[in-house]
Amino acid sequence: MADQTDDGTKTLDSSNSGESPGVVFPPESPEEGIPHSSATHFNNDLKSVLVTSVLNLEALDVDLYRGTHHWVPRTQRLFGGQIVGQALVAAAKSVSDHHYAHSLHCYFVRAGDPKVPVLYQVERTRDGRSFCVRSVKAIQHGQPILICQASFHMLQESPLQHQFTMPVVPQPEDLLTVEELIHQYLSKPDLAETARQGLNKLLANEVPIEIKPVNPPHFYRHTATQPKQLFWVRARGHIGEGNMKLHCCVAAYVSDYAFLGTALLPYPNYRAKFSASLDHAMWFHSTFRTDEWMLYECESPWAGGSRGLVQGRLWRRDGVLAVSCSQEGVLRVRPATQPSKL
Ligand SMILES: CCCCCC/C=C\CCCCCCCC(=O)SCCNC(=O)CCNC(=O)[C@H](O)C(C)(C)COP(=O)(O)OP(=O)(O)OC[C@H]1O[C@@H](n2cnc3c(N)ncnc32)[C@H](O)[C@@H]1OP(=O)(O)O
Repeated sequence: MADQTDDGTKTLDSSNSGESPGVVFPPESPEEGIPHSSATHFNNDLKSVLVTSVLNLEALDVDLYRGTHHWVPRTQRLFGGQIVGQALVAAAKSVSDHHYAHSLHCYFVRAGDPKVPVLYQVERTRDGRSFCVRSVKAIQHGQPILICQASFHMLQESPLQHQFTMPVVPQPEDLLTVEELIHQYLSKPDLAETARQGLNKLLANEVPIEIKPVNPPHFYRHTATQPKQLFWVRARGHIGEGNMKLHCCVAAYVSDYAFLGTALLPYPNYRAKFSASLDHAMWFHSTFRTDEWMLYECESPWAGGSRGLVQGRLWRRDGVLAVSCSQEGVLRVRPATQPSKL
């Protein structure tokens, strides 16, 4: 896994010069240039590794970028959120400071190979007065691994405005992180050795995201639940306010983690022998900060035919609906009693 340490905050324009009267976008961040070190990137006072490395694409030519990897899941295929986040970075570089991402639609067509970087080729599909559309192809070994369409919109005032209400849940300060929950399990003297090994592997997951489940999962005591879960989530490290394009790219990264698992919650008697996101769509509704806690409300309205559909809403802490997400994934399972071939 390659790790860049350049300051990625300058890679996406953060101008707010496209403001409409009455629409308050946060001002330019004064925190540019905060020092960081790749060795200590999990310290929350330091710049998020998502900004310094993962989303800091290298420009190779006009509308052509190269992205490197930070965290790779145990499946040894690239994390879908990383590819979507990087594709959105590439697309965002080709639109004006006045255009903000409002939606994206992606297909994961091939597994990403963690041994080589990913190239992002941007096609400027359309530039209109209000909307700009971009198509991005993520390429490895000469073949697309992801195709993504992203649309950008200038801020426009409207009297039409509504949203659902955020669920009432405990505040993040009153909940434990996934790591703290795992440590609680590991301290149980009667924990089976296989469970201990599995939990230690989860702990070793250096994913640059922090999660606080509202209803702590029973990592090794499987009980069927509704296909719904709520957790607080934020990027590790400091990102700062003012750069909405960058926060949308980080949200794309964050939104794919632990999302598809929602569809497996009613099936404790089955284990995934192969699961991967097939497509991913997002709609950005409002300003938000991904380095502050956001509530991810996930549900799966349907599963069948070895696939599962998940839908999610990312809420700002103050109850503003920030992002909506949808995804379908392939879910090939085996009975829990049958040993894994992995
Ligand atoms: C509360 C919070 C708790 C937090 C804890 C969370 C902990 C960890 C979370 C980690 C989560 C990270 C993961 C997030 C999701 C992702 O990132 S997924 C990655 C992104 N998506 C992808 O990479 C998908 C890319 N697309 C593809 O790979 C392909 O489109 C496809 C494989 C889906 C296409 O499928 P298919 O057409 O079937 O491909 P083939 O090449 O033909 O076959 C591939 C393998 O599947 C086997 N197969 C095919 N058909 C079947 C079938 N009918 N039944 C069973 N198996 C089948 C085929 O044999 C191949 O297998 P092998 O590779 O040969 O073993």
